[in-house]
Amino acid sequence: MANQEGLGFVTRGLTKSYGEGRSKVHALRGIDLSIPEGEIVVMLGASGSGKSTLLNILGGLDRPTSGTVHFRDIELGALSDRELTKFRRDHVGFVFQFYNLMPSLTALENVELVTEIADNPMPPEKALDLVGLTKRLDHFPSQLSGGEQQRVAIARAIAKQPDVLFCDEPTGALDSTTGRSVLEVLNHVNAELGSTVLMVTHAANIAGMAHRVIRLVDGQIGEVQVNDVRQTPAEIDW
Ligand SMILES: Nc1ncnc2c1ncn2[C@@H]1O[C@H](COP(=O)(O)OP(=O)(O)OP(=O)(O)O)[C@@H](O)[C@H]1O
Repeated sequence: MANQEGLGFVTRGLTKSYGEGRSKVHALRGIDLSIPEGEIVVMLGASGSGKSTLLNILGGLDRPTSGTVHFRDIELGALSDRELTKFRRDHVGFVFQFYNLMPSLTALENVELVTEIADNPMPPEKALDLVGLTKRLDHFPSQLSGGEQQRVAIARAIAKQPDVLFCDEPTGALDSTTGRSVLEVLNHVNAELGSTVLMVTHAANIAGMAHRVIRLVDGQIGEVQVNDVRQTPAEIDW
């Protein structure tokens, strides 16, 4: 069954277990969630509560043990591995805590790695412009600050114009000023491209900039909060 108009992800009864027998871990224990398109969604929760597991399943990097995930009219569980790879290529971008850039390539070349194989990419220069790095195109990662490297990683993720941008602790390795500039970029990408931004973080203060905040407790949804008034990254207390 396709999702209602305007809904990006819908999950029903999602569970994920790792291992067997006495060492079995129930990472997700029945997640029912609806995520509208175009929102910034922040996922909070204690260490081990299942945030990364949920993000990886929504992003098609991993499969649930039971339950369903729809993205629009696509049921991810019905896709073969090959189709799941295509789903990731066509619809999602990923940004991780440690930027995973190719050290031997410049900022521009790191972004080109993606634009060369994407169906409908923006020019790599535009992606780097959107993250404020027009003057750093020819720099190698070792010549860039942590925040700048993360912005290259974001440029790489958005260059293929994904419907959803998944970010796992995108500011985890950054000081507050640099972290804030990365959040500004994510805000900008959400506003300019309309991409849904799904962000996992330990930093509860970041929740202020989200449209929607999902709190995970021990593999279950503890609370979903919708923010009528959102903070700008500049207003967030660190
Ligand atoms: N590949 C795996 N094999 C076994 N257990 C795993 C695996 N991945 C995650 N887990 C377990 O599943 C639970 C949820 O992990 P997950 O990484 O999703 O939590 P998290 O909320 O993202 O934690 P953190 O904030 O520390 O990154 C944890 O108990 C973790 O130890």
